[in-house]
Amino acid sequence: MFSWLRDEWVPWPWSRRMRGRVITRDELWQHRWRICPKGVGQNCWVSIRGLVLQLPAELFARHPGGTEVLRQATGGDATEAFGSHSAYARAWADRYVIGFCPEIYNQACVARF
Ligand code: HEM
Repeated sequence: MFSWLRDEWVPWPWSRRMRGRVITRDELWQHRWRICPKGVGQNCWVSIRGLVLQLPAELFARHPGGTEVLRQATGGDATEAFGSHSAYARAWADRYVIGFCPEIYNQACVARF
């Protein structure tokens, strides 16, 4: 799959599988931290390479980079911020994928090359 694409274009080359549904940029933005109805970690989403991740309370509690950076990233594209994360971090993040946002993918990956 995706063998004709450059590595940088592939949404999640290390992902075990693409899963979830297509999510719009607007819907992603609805899940930014400040309007999460139940507080931190209940329903916050972030996008990395177009994939949309739902960040659970467990991640906010245990993230080595702290909660503030995560909070600020919710509702939008964190491709660049996540870029230098380790394979361990990628495998960890992979558990939280709930869908894919083509708009963010096009902007964060394809449009850059
Ligand atoms: C989405 C799931 C995420 C997971 C599972 C995750 C996991 C981790 C892990 C394991 C580390 C330790 C260093 C490493 O192994 O790479 C780390 C460090 C860090 N993360 Fe994340 N991270 C996530 C998202 C983010 C986001 C969205 C941001 C910023 C917007 C961020 C910012 C940072 C920072 C600033 C550090 C500290 C780097 C350092 O030690 O110099 N992370 N993260």
